[in-house]
Amino acid sequence: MKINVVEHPLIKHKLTLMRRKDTGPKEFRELLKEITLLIAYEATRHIEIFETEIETPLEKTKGYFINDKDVVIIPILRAGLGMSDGILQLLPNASVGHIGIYRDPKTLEAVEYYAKFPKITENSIVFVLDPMLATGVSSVKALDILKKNGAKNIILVTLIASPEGTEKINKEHPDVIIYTASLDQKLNSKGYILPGLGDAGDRLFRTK
Ligand SMILES: O=P(O)(O)OC[C@H]1O[C@H](OP(=O)(O)OP(=O)(O)O)[C@H](O)[C@@H]1O
Ligand SMILES: O=c1cc[nH]c(=O)[nH]1
Ligand SMILES: [Mg+2]
Repeated sequence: MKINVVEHPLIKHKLTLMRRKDTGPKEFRELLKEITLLIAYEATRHIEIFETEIETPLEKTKGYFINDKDVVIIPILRAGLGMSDGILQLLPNASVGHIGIYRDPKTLEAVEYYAKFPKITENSIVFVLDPMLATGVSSVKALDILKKNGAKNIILVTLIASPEGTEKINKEHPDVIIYTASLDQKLNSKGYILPGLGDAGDRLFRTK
């Protein structure tokens, strides 16, 4: 199974707070943003840097800047929206597109209802954001759509992944690199991740 689990005491601590059923929407949103920033620290090691010359108060020296102009951030609505501010804090010049997908609760099929992207080229590095990788149908659909629109270098950033969802991505999109804060145990009969944190979208937006 190919997946990068970002191991860090801060991430473990914050994810534990998020999993607790008594954590309210304000704290949940703040924690999701903070953990995304911490995962993104690792996931952004794939972006390009270029050399430049600068002057310190003492002398000229070589420096490095990131090329975040070729970065495209794609949150999967709704829950992925809670991750975009965290990554944009690190990559302020990235462009942002949106894909709206929900998982039909009865059939567990992914239903697309919105897609709007900035220009995506073969040089773009595309970060797809969704806190939950459960059965994997939603992420696979988003990756299919992005590849049809020209994406070649894709990194999927999740908060919690299941073994089943990870296998599905590895099989259907083996070129996609996955970063997560946790690889959880399994799915329940309704396709929810165990132990997980429940329905991320509902907890973010207080819709249940
Ligand atoms: O891996 P999967 O089995 O596809 O499940 C994961 C998807 O389910 C959730 O979205 P949901 O359908 O609840 O939509 P929402 O974000 O609007 O709440 C979650 O945010 C993922 O997009
Ligand atoms: O555990 C899960 C599975 C799908 N979507 C969620 O928000 N949580
Ligand atoms: Mg939801």
